[in-house]
Amino acid sequence: MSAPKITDVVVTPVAVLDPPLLNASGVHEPYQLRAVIELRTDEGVVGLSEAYGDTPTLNNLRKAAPSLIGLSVFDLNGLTQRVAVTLAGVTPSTLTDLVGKASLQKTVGQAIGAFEVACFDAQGKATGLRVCDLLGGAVREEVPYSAYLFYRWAKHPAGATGPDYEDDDWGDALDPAGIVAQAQRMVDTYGFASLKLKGGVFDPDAEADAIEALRAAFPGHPLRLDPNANWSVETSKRIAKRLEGLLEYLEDPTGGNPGMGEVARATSLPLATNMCVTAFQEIPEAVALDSVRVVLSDHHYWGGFRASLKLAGICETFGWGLSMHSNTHLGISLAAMTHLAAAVPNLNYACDTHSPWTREDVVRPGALEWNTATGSLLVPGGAGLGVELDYDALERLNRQYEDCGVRVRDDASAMRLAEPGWELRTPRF
Ligand SMILES: O=C([O-])C(=O)C[C@H](O)[C@@H](O)C(=O)[O-]
Ligand SMILES: [Mg+2]
Repeated sequence: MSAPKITDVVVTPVAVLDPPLLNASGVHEPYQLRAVIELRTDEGVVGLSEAYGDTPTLNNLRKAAPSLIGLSVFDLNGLTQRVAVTLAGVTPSTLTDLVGKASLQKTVGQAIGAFEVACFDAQGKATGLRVCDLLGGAVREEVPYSAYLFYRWAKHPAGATGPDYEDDDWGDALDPAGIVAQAQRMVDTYGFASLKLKGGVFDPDAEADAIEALRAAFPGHPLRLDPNANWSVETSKRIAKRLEGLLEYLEDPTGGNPGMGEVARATSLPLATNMCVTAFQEIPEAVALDSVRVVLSDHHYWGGFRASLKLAGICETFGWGLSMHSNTHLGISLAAMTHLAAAVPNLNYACDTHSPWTREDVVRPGALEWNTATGSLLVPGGAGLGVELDYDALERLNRQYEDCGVRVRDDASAMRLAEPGWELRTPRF
C-alpha cells in the first residue's frame, strides 16, 4: 500500500454570498469566509479540506503548513504534534462567540482538524476507501439533517452589500408566520424532520410563540430552539417551563456551565450546547454541574475526526446525547460532516447544516445528494470525502474574497448598519 507524503499545502480563502440571517450577535454579513485546503503529495493524490476563512485562522493555517512537508498522510499523531508545536504560542481566536470562548486548545484544534480532514481525504484517495470506512465503517448510509430556521431580513442593510451582490428569494421572516413559511419551504425542498429555530434575537416570549406556531403547523416534527446564551438564568427558566413538552432540546439558553446547570435543574427539557462544552477541558465542569444533556460536536474546532470520535466516546460514557453543530460551510465540509456522522453510532440527533442558505460552492455538483423524503444526505460514494474541487469556482470565489473586503466575521457591525445604536449585550433578555 502506498503512503503518500505531503509535498505542498495550499490554503485558498474564498468568500461566498450569505443572506442577512439574524442571531444573538447581530446579523450575517453579505459574505461568509471559508478556506479551502489542498494537501498535495508525492504520489499525485490531493487531500481536500475546508476551514474558517477569517484572518486569524488563515494565519494559523499558513504558519503550521510548512511543518507538514514530508509527513505521511497516515501519520496523524505526527500531524497533531507538529501543528501543536508550531502554534504553541499563538493568540487564541474564535470565529464567533456563538461557538463559545476562544482557547488555545480550540485554536490549535481548528488547525489540526483542518489538516487532518485533508489527510483522511488523501488516505481515502490512496486506498480507494471512503472516509467513513477509514473512521470505523458507516453505521448509516444516509445522515439526517435538521432545518436551520433563522429570523431574517429580505435584504442586507444599505451599505453592507459588496460587488455583484444579489439578494436571495427567501424574503423576510420576522414573526411566527414567517418562520412557519420558511420551515415549510425547507421541509418541502429537503424533507427535514427536525426543525431548529435560531433564537436570541427577539423577545423570548415572541420566540416561544414561534415554537408554538411550528408545533401547530408541524405536529410530528422534533423542534429545537437556540438563543445562543442570550437569556438570563431567570428568563431561561421561565421560557423553558413554557416550552416543556414542545422541544427535543433547548440549546444554550444561557451562558456558562453554572447557569446552564441552574436552568437544567429547573426544567425537564434536555439542554444542549455548542457554547459551554466546546473543548475537552470544559467537560469536567459540565459533568460536575450536570449542565447539559446533549453536546453538538463540530470537527472544525474540536480538533478533527479523531477528536470527534473521542468526544463521542465521552458522551456515551456520561449518557449525553450527541448532535452536530454547523457554521456557514461549503460542500467539502458538508461531505466531511456527513462521513463523520455516518461513522458515529451514538450520533442520535439530526445534524445542523447551513446548506440551504448557501448559494455558491467550490465542489463539482453531483456528489452530494439529498434524500428529500427524509432530509438526509446520502454518504458520498467516491474515495476519500467523495467530492471534487471545481477549480474555476475556487478561482472565482477567491477573487470574490479579494474584492469583498470582509476579513473577519463581524455580525455586530453589520447590525449597526441597520440600527446605529445597537450594542452587543450578553444576555440581552
Ligand atoms: O448553533 C449555533 O450556535 C450556531 O450555529 C452558531 C452560528 O454561528 C449561527 O448562529 C449563525 O450562523 O449565525
Ligand atoms: Mg447553537
